[in-house]
Amino acid sequence: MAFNLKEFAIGCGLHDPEGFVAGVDKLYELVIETNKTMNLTRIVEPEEFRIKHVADSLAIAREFPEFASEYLKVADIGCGAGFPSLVLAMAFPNLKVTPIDSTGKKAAFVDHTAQALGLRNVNVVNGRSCELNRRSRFKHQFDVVTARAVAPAPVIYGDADNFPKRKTGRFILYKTPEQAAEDLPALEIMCAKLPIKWHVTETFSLPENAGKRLFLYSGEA
Ligand SMILES: C[S@@+](CC[C@H](N)C(=O)[O-])C[C@H]1O[C@@H](n2cnc3c(N)ncnc32)[C@H](O)[C@@H]1O
Repeated sequence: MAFNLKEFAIGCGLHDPEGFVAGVDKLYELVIETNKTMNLTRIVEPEEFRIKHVADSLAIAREFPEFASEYLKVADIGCGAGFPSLVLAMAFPNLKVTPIDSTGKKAAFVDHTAQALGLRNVNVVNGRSCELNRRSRFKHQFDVVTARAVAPAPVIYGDADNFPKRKTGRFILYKTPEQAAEDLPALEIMCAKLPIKWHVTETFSLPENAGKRLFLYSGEA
């Protein structure tokens, strides 16, 4: 296998990269087993899974090292089979992760898998972000709101603008450079009169040249 997940994990600041790799193997087995009866992912080859689901999810900690060192409350909108939420919860016990999905079966899978992996820092919610956005339990509760492969950024922001903590909370969205270029103008119009500014990280390549990625993130204006 050419891609070394343990080394990649060390580069992302993990304190227990070996335990993490063992957890990823278990996660892989659970996803592949459940994928026989539920449409979770088309990425089933082991190395591709490690690169396109696991390394991609984890890359946020290379760009934002606070994931490895701070007690952050993270909401992951549209978690699907648990990406990035389960990967982040496994990698960083200091995080409190709330994976959210509107599809009951996917939320149930993530909940069951978090328990099977022994993760105590995961609290799964079955619901739609636009509805949860109105509930006090979600209002200004999160340090970081993530979403990967869910919807254009203006939709994610519009549906969950109450989620981040006042002043310090922010969105960090997984994007390709093309998606970010498409999303930014509408975001800037939406936020023109708000104390929010949108930024992009440098573009980086996934391992084995599996695609170009960046993060589109909000901050104080
Ligand atoms: C293409 S999947 C991506 C899953 C995962 N984030 C990943 O990267 O593999 C999109 C998921 O988002 C969920 N979803 C879409 N819109 C949503 C919303 N507004 N609130 C919660 N979940 C949503 C869908 O049910 C689906 O499971």
